[in-house]
Amino acid sequence: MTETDVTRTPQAATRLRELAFGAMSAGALRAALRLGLPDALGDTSATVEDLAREVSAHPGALHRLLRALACQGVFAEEPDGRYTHTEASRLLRADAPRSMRDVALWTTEPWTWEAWPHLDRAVRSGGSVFPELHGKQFFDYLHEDAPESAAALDRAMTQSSRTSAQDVTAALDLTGVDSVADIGGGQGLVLATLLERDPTLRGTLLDLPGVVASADRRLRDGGELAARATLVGGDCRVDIGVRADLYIVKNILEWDDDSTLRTLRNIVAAAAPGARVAVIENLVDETASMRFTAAMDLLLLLNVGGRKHTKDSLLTLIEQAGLRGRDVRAVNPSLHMFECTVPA
Ligand SMILES: C[S@@+](CC[C@H](N)C(=O)[O-])C[C@H]1O[C@@H](n2cnc3c(N)ncnc32)[C@H](O)[C@@H]1O
Repeated sequence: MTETDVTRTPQAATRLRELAFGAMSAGALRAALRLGLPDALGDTSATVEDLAREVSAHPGALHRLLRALACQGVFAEEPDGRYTHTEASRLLRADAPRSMRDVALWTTEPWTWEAWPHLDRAVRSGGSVFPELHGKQFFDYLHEDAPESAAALDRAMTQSSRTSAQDVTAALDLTGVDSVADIGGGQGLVLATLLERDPTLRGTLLDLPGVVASADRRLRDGGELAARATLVGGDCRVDIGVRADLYIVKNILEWDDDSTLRTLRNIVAAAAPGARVAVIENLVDETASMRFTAAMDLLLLLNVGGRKHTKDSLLTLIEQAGLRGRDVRAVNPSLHMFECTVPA
């Protein structure tokens, strides 16, 4: 393509310039959160000077940050130069009902800035860049070397589960189910929601030891659901020594296929014949938010050598692991549930 071709397509050139500055968008979002801007700005508009005082920032530099964010629809500048919230910036407030604060912080954690420049290497090799960059696997790095990022992940997972927990628990059929096990269940929000919904249900939360240590207060000793909850710290790829009528596997089969197969086979080995398994995932081919899922898919390649699945690729692994059942249905616009059973 010649230079002339580019000048004939200014929209394409502009779009490419904006894309190449994508790191600025993520960095500006993170800066706003770390400065506490979304929480500092209330229901009414504020001057840049007032906001700068509130968040201890340089007024001129803060104005530049706000202008860049406003170009993306995050905050808006009024004709008199005051700034106000938009729908998007309001979602960054800690007290917003469906707050995206922790999710945005997690997606822009320091490790992501180290990993993205190596995406070409990951695309060549088809695997994670973590062993080469840090000499260890992603979750080992997170828990051993970056505890702040590990805590940010747990908060983000709980936050995004908060928005989907009601949809997931409403979609799960608990007929004939006395016990449920959430494998890789994070801090246990989905499990706690289920136990609250059904007062006779017992539940087990299995996740990495550092994660269950900070499980939902309701599930921990002294919590109102603790008598019906068991917390297990472990590695689901190594062993799942938990018997349950229903296993939930939500947003964890996103790593390499070997880990996915090992996890599903460990469930088959632990479960009684006829036990049910609900695999819940964002699919890369059946989604209303392709830009997000495709981006997440690449982040998973970088950090765990994993991927977001298509419906067929996940069904193939489910079958290879020895599970039965092909009923796949939407739980909400971004999540699908694969309902499976452990064969006799
Ligand atoms: C994307 S989060 C999903 C959490 C939760 N299921 C949800 O939907 O909110 C992935 C979870 O898998 C857990 N995890 C990662 N490796 C694991 C392993 N080897 N064994 C058990 N859990 C693991 C992480 O700690 C994290 O809580």
